[in-house]
Amino acid sequence: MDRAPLDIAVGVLVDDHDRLLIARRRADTPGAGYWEFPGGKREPGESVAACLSRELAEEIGVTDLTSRSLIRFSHDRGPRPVRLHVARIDNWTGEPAGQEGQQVRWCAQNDLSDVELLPATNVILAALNLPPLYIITPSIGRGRSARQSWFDALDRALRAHVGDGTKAFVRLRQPGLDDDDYADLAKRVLEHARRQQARVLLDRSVALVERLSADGLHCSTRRAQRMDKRPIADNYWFGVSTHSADELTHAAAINADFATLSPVAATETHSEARPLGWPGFEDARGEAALPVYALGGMRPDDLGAARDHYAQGVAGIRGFWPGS
Ligand SMILES: Nc1nc2c([nH]c(=O)n2[C@H]2C[C@H](O)[C@@H](COP(=O)(O)OP(=O)(O)OP(=O)(O)O)O2)c(=O)[nH]1
Repeated sequence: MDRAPLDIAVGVLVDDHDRLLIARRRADTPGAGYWEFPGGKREPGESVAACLSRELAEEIGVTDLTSRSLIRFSHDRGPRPVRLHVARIDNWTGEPAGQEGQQVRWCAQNDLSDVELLPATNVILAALNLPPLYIITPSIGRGRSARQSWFDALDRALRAHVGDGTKAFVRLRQPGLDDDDYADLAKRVLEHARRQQARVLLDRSVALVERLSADGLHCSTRRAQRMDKRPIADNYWFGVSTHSADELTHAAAINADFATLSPVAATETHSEARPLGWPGFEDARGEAALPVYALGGMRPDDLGAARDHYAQGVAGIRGFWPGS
């Protein structure tokens, strides 16, 4: 039996109330009864964009799509291996309706948990909700004025990096602090972040994330390698730092919501590591089933290049932190 993945174009229509259009798979198809985002198989010689336009016209009767690529990934959690090319669609012509007798409905993201979705839909939802920029904090100084300027820079970074209508996203990285000092700092950082509606991931214990109601956990690859499942509930974000295709595969296998992949370029933080370059990034990123941020020597204006190489966005310390 041929197990090469089928290329599938998938469209996530988002309306003015941030609801998503979902369609129910018909009784005569594999995965019958499950809900999915509209889309279908690419025909021989067809481009992904042409496939998306054709499938959405055929299935839900909409045309003139304004779309942006969200994520490309492979999985074999369904009836056969597929490579999904997922696009977000914010504008179209026509009122979406099932053209093939299938049920179609708008659903708020909070209500999706009540719906039986195709496996791997969580990957698409992560790509939809993760912002383009991931800020990693530099070390905080010891003196009072150093701390004050660190917090000033944090506030400015949070304000500056609210992009694409998504909230700023920060990892509190402080390898030099012991756990108590880290916890005290995390508490204050969360107070600042809440004012800006920013999201903060901590990199110590799950218990600390839960106790402070932070937004999630970020783990080193070494820590992730010791896990056989995600260490934190699905309602928190869970990210992993990776440096290779194998590490990404493991991060996806333990259901990480996203990963960073580094170093794309040379960095001061890890000057000994050999840069991947963009081709190396794309190669290692491959079709892993999770959104991946490009990290290492990145600046916010590398976002376009990152997206061209199938990244969710760019992450970094310098270049994302005012004054550094
Ligand atoms: N449309 C869609 N398909 C998905 C999603 N997630 C996912 O794993 N798939 C899988 C399920 C199927 O194996 C495959 C889509 O194939 P399909 O059979 O619906 O394609 P099609 O519309 O061209 O089908 P048909 O004309 O042959 O009935 O992709 C998703 O969110 N949307």
